[in-house]
Amino acid sequence: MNPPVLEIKHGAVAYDRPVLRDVNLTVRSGEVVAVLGANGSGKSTMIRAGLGLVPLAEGQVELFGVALRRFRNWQRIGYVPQRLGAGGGVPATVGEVVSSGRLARRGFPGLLRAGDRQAVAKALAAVDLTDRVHDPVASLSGGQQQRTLIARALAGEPDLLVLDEPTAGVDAKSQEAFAQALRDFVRHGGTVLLVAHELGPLQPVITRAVVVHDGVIAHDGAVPHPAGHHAEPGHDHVHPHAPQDPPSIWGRE
Ligand SMILES: Nc1ncnc2c1ncn2[C@@H]1O[C@H](COP(=O)(O)OP(=O)(O)OP(=O)(O)O)[C@@H](O)[C@H]1O
Repeated sequence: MNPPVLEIKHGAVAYDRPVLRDVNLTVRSGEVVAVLGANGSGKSTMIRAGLGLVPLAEGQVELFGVALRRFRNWQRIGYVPQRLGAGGGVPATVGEVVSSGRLARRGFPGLLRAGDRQAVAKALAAVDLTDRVHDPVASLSGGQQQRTLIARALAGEPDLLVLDEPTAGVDAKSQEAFAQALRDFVRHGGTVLLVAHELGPLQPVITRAVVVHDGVIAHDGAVPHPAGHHAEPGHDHVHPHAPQDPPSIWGRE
């Protein structure tokens, strides 16, 4: 079995009230794990806790086999948070934003070196945005902006990519481009943990699904498929299922 890349053991998180309880999650090298679940079930909180962005009230986190408080190799991780929303007004070009993904790799400030430029070009190509490199990010569609953030994370050449709803509200072409970028990333040894509401073109790339329901992991295994009355709008009930029986449901908006 491949070594664990991210591990949450008996994790609990509370804001003003408990949000996650006794979460056990192990993501191993080479996996593409999707975290599914209804709005507010705790998906974002879980992945953010796994990166130390949200403190645990109980439990432990390990990254690449190292306890979180001793972990220093942050350049091994690329994190793409939930979308900032339209019209962020950032006067940066696509190229500048993606280049900023090299910062953690560079020991000192200065011009990008050949290796940096190569990584940036590769990341832009991976998300199919090479021809937009000089355009202001603000002039891009929401899907293209999201791809810019993904390219920024890829430019850092991480081993683990963590993405919070990378395809929410993203056009079909961007979703396809993103699925292809993930495929390439994994083929070159990468590991992925992502939050999603609907998998769409990502579905064939996902190796395992974790369904969060009301602060606990309700399913960990095969990718569920929406079907029957469970797929009807408004249905957000998640049943615990036997591991060999992929549930035909998932949490919905
Ligand atoms: N910083 C915070 N302070 C207080 N409560 C929070 C905070 N962040 C999230 N919550 C609450 O914790 C619960 C879980 O939120 P979380 O964002 O993890 O859910 P989610 O499954 O990712 O939802 P969504 O699909 O809407 O992004 C929600 O009830 C949310 O309102």
